[in-house]
Amino acid sequence: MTRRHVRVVGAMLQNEMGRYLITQRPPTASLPLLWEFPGGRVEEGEHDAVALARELQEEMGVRIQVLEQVMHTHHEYPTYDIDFRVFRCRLSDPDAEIHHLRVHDHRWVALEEMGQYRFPDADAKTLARLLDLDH
Ligand SMILES: Nc1nc2c([nH]c(=O)n2[C@H]2C[C@H](O)[C@@H](COP(=O)(O)OP(=O)(O)OP(=O)(O)O)O2)c(=O)[nH]1
Repeated sequence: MTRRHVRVVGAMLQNEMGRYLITQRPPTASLPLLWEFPGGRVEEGEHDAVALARELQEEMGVRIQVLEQVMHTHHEYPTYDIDFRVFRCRLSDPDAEIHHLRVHDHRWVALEEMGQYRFPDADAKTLARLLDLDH
């Protein structure tokens, strides 16, 4: 059987305090209750930036501007592979309320606190890059 390949985009969103937005996956999703960079799957024929803006609207009811790509990695999960790209983003309205439409929870997290949250394995490279940027 051929493995499933999934294209995934995630948002790196920083607030004016320098904290990053992370969201918690629902208890019923795959990788339940893990924390991640908000985003999701890119649909067939969809542009990454369009997919990312759509996902944040669907998951949290916020509008974003998608800026440059900061990371690209591949990761093999037991039953599928992901091609994962992270883009630096900006909230269109920095005071916008974050709704938990399809996320279980959210946090604005300082870099030194990231280690307290459990992320999917595919996020190791992004987290390392983030900590690197800090030095
Ligand atoms: N958004 C996001 N997904 C991640 C991260 N790290 C990571 O391994 N993933 C994986 C988890 C999932 O297998 C996949 C994203 O798919 P998803 O199920 O959240 O996507 P979706 O919202 O489009 O969900 P669905 O419509 O397919 O149910 O990427 C991350 O930091 N952010």
